[in-house]
Amino acid sequence: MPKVLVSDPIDPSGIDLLGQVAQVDVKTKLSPEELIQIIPEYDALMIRSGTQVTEAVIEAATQLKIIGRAGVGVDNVDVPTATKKGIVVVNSPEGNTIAAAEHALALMLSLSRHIPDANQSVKAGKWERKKFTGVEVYKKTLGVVGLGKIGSHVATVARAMGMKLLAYDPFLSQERAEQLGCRLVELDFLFQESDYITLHLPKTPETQNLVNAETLGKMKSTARIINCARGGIIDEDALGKALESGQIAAAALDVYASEPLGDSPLCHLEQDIILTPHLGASTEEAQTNVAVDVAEQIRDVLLGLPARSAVNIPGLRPDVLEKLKPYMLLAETLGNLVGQLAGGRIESLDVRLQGELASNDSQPIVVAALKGLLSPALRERVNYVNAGIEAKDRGIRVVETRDASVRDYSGSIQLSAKGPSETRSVTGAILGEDELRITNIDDFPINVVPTRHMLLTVHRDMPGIIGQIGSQLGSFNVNIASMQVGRKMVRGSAVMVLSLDDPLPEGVLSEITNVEGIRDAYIVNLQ
Ligand SMILES: NC(=O)c1ccc[n+]([C@@H]2O[C@H](COP(=O)([O-])OP(=O)(O)OC[C@H]3O[C@@H](n4cnc5c(N)ncnc54)[C@H](O)[C@@H]3O)[C@@H](O)[C@H]2O)c1
Ligand SMILES: O=C(O)[C@H](O)COP(=O)(O)O
Repeated sequence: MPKVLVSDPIDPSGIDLLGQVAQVDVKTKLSPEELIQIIPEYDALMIRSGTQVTEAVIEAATQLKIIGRAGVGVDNVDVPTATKKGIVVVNSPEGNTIAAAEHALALMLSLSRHIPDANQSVKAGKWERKKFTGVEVYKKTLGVVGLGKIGSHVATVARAMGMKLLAYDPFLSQERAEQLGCRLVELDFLFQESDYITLHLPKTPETQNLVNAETLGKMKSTARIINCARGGIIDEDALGKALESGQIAAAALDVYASEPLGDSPLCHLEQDIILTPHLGASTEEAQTNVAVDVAEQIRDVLLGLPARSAVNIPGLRPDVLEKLKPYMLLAETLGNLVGQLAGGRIESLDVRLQGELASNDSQPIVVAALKGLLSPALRERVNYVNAGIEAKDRGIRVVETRDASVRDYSGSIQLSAKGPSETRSVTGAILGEDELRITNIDDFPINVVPTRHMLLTVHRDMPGIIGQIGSQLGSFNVNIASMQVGRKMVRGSAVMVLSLDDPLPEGVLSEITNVEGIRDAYIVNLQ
């Protein structure tokens, strides 16, 4: 049974689900050293934002197949190292969207009406109605920085509360912003004009300290800023100074450059500031959503199935994935075949998507073809996650071609692998729902089911040759399951593909290549 380590508090619904297919160990509050020590035992790791999955952890994780982040942000995971090692990293991109958006809105309203301070004051026996006079958000301008899933929900609710909306998101179309009732503007303008600013963008090298002394200096003295996205997007020192000097009116933070926050100067400010301990995703609903979403993906990957929200392999909608699955298997099989025919040192791979496949997302098919191509050399070290990188590291150039014209099959894939001296090509198609067929080898038409043990010859089309091969195999006690010959002209060149019940013993290949008329012979293992 595979073993899963859960190293952060995860909702029991996810743990129960994983318990059906794996041994699940819940060990939270591990030190980095403890994690490195035990990680070699595990096939999967399930985390939230509390566990730092560093390069050292990943290097020590000799069995690990998947890291599941029960939440959105994967900035606590060294994704490039995981990718290089072929470890899938998955998250739950939508499970906590509403929770995080509602937390940002709650902080905006709390800032406007001084709710945390008023609460403390009453509990201290005071009745300070004048001191806690607030402001309305109605007709105020909200600037949303990052109009993705969470930012969009915040914008929708804020609009319903009568707020005017500005947005800054360099990757968003004007049309989408307009649908949400937002005016897309430059960042400087948003900082100058907004009464409230809410951050909903990822933390990247570009967004680190995006809110700094200069940007804070552009804000109105009555403006309030909320960060429910990631710590480090706001420069905390600069924020403290802007609050102390009255440059801005108030701030609410849920996330910090370093967590837990500890005894930060922010905790001792006299001014309006609300601090929550990274609670954006902490609702019962969100925790169930993310735990189940990620547990299902861990289960699928452990069972050898693709994950729906992998961050380091192309993500596909489940319906699209369902349709592409047989073609991915076909591409992998053809890649494996053409790799075995071409031998090593492949310079380029041309992936040609034909017929109805020409209009599909080609990336998963290309990745599958590369996985197949490299698997004779790299075996289980290559997978959907690292096939692209491994091919690039080996200098294999990938060319994609699309041809929508339909041939004998509604959709087919042709792979051509160019080596130093020759190019080998194979084509395949799917019959019915999911039956794989090899339909061409080096332009010789055939119709062959890929099998575990195969013998392939290129020979002169002449009488007696098939019989001689049959006798040779018989003399080595190898049983032939099926045989196909493909030729372009009578008595010209031909290919013969034999499916065998048994692996070919040593020495057979040289006997076969000695048969008159045989130009080349290959042992091919597919599946
Ligand atoms: N506080 C919490 O507990 C909590 C919970 C969930 C998510 N989050 C964080 O909230 C943030 C948003 O999450 P999401 O699910 O909406 O992500 P998302 O990917 O749906 O949206 C992010 C948006 O930011 C935009 N963006 C990227 N770079 C930008 C830049 N330089 N300037 C402006 N916009 C930029 C993107 O185009 C995208 O539209 C993430 O940082 C996530 O980690 C925090
Ligand atoms: O990225 C996220 O999903 C949030 O920051 C939530 O983090 P958490 O799972 O540690 O609450």
